Amino acid sequence: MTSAAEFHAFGTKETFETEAADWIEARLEDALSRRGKATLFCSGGSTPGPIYEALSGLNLDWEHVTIGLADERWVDETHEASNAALVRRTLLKDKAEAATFLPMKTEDNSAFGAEAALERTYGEAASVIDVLVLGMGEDGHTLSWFANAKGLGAATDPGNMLSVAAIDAPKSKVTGEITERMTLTYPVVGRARNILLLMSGDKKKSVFEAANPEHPVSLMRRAAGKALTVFYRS
Ligand SMILES: O=C(O)[C@H](O)[C@@H](O)[C@H](O)[C@H](O)COP(=O)(O)O
Repeated sequence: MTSAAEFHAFGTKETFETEAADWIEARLEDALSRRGKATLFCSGGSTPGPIYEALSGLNLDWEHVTIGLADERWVDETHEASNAALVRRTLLKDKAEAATFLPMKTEDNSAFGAEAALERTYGEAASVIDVLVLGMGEDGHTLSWFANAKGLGAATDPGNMLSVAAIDAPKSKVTGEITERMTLTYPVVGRARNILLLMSGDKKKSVFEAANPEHPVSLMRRAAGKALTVFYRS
């Protein structure tokens, strides 16, 4: 049974983005005041960019914030599909430039076999994430948990001891040319303190609500539990 997530609907792109940045800021400030440090893990896609831009100018104690990725297409940062490049372009500038950034892409040609090396940096940082920002595709994928993907079983295994898992998704309009990815695993999502799922468009809302229990977004909801908040705009 997936728990009922907190669901906020917004009428305009502007309020959606402003409220999302405020939501993230409040939880990072709470983590910083309680523990003197905070972790923010970001998704790629087209939705979060303006929200990252808004965060970058905030007066947070960024020196004590570690920024990671929820997932990454297995490409170098020079590639237009790179999530690391998106985060560097939109978030790691202005005041937020002082934050520590942990990219996912390693020198390995394939994500498969790179998990153990990446675990050396991601294992500690992703042990308990303060704020995890997720999106969802119209196919119902979130993180890089794509239905029928190679590696999805390990990525969504509640008993996976690793924080990261390699994925090779079935090629689709959503994946584009880059089907090989790295993603955070189910236990990492399960330990995250605050998860914000950003969803735009009615199609995504109906996919989210109708997803069967074994669909990737339902698996995420099960892992996230009460830590999940959904921000939706039509
Ligand atoms: O690497 C990725 O593609 C993202 O992390 C992915 O999970 C994204 O969140 C969804 O595809 C939604 O993307 P939009 O924001 O474009 O709807």
